[in-house]
Amino acid sequence: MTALSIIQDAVLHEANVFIFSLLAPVAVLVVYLLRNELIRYQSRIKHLPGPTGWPIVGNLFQKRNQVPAETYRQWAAKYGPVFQIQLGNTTAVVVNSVEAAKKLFIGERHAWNSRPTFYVFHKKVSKTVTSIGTSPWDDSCKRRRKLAAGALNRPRVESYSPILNLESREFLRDIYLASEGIEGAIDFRSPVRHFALNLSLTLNYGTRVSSVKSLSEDPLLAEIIYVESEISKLRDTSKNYTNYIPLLRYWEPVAGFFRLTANPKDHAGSIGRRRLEYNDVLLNRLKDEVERGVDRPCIQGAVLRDPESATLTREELISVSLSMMAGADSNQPTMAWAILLLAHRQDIQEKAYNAIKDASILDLPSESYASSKVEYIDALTKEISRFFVVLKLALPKATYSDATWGQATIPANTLVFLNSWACTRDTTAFREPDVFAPERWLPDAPDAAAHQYAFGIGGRMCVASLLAHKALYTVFLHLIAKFQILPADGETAEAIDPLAGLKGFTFVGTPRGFRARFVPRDGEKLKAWLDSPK
Ligand code: HEM
Repeated sequence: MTALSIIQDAVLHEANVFIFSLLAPVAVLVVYLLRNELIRYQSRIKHLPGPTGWPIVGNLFQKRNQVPAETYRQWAAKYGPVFQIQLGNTTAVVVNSVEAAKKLFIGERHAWNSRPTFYVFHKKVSKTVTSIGTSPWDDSCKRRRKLAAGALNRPRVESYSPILNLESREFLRDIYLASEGIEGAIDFRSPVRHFALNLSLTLNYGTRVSSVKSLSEDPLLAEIIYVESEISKLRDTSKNYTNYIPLLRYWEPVAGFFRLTANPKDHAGSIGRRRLEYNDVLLNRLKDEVERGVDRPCIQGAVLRDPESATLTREELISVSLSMMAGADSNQPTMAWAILLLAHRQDIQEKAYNAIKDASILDLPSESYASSKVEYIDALTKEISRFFVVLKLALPKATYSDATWGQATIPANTLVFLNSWACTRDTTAFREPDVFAPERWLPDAPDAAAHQYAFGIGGRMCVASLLAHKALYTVFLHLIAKFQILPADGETAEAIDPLAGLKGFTFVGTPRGFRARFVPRDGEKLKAWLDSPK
């Protein structure tokens, strides 16, 4: 063998190694993807229609220019009220009509009563403790839900009236102070956040935040706001693609190593831990107050005093706390939509104000507002929740056992979306559903007995729907009684379009608009009333 041929062999060998090291990962990837497509194909539910999606991602990125709930509503016209989609590797069933929702979630409640587990939320954020709304159905979930429901039943909600009145007045004070000396519109997000957070804190732990300022200055509160907003992002089922595309899970450590991601390492895990820590601080504070008999009436206090709570583990008690705090997430956008709606619809605002006047509410002290019943304000509150339905796909549900729809058998633990948005637009339940009409909810009106869908339906419906409705009623009553609300300069009616007015396509539907002008109806007298609300 000559020296030349030895060199040639060596070069050839190096070239082969080089080509192989390039081709091998590509071949592995191709095999992985082919196998993955087979798995995706096999996981489709037989005899259930649904759109075909793209390879790897399925229906995840179809129609990216609108919220998924609206896409599903449109697809229902083609595939029927109940159809399947594929979000990456996850097969999901979407329920889009009032008739189907009632049949499945009420008629066959047992089979449709669970919640799914997600990779991001359950394996990273909440490994040890999950809130009620993110817990699959089992004995523990049943106990926690029963306890929470007991603390939120009608008599208990009635007993929270003084809290609702106080927080509504404080909301007005925040608006008044923010508007002082300002001619035009103000940013109403901080007062809304203050209201929602105070409501959650007072109702849950009997503690509250004294001023908007302390939202940013008090370290514990700043922590709660930050952690809860991150939790909301990590829970978002329309994002967090790692939930659906397992391949992305291999990418995460690589991205972390090369610092290609904005979030610090183990961000999700650390947010989960921080959530438990702040809840622990609040719960321990309350336990101490309960033992000393100086606690204020609150949900966690009621839970702690309930003999059944002794049967709950520490994790279960924390789970109930987490569930209560999560409610603030839905209150805020509902209030924001309401303010914008009132600003742009002076006709409705005037009707609401006249109804308040006719019910002689203006002569009553603020303390009696929450217990009052002004039918038009009650109807307005229901219509705001229906029309803007902030959780358009409710909270993700799952089948508890095998379930059926027509010829199809839907296996246990299948992800299910209740398309509340589509149900609120279902003409079999609502006349002219795209029209904002509080009148539909007035006693004896044709839609008065319709189910509202803003709080979901069935065995996993919002446990706090009575409370949330009453809180919104009380704050709207105070707001309309004391302020005239006008739109921000240059803002068009698009701001109150439930789809076009959305800020992004996140799971919790928040409006893009956040400014309005608030004019006290009684001028300077409002200040005196706020200090002495008789
Ligand atoms: C405007 C305010 C609110 C809206 C629109 C809302 C809406 C919802 C919806 C749509 C669900 C899922 C229902 C389903 O799957 O069928 C839900 C569940 C839940 N909500 Fe609310 N909610 C609000 C306020 C609250 C508040 C203030 C609390 C706590 C004090 C709360 C506690 C819960 C809990 C614990 C669940 C889980 C129930 C379960 O999985 O069994 N919500 N809520």
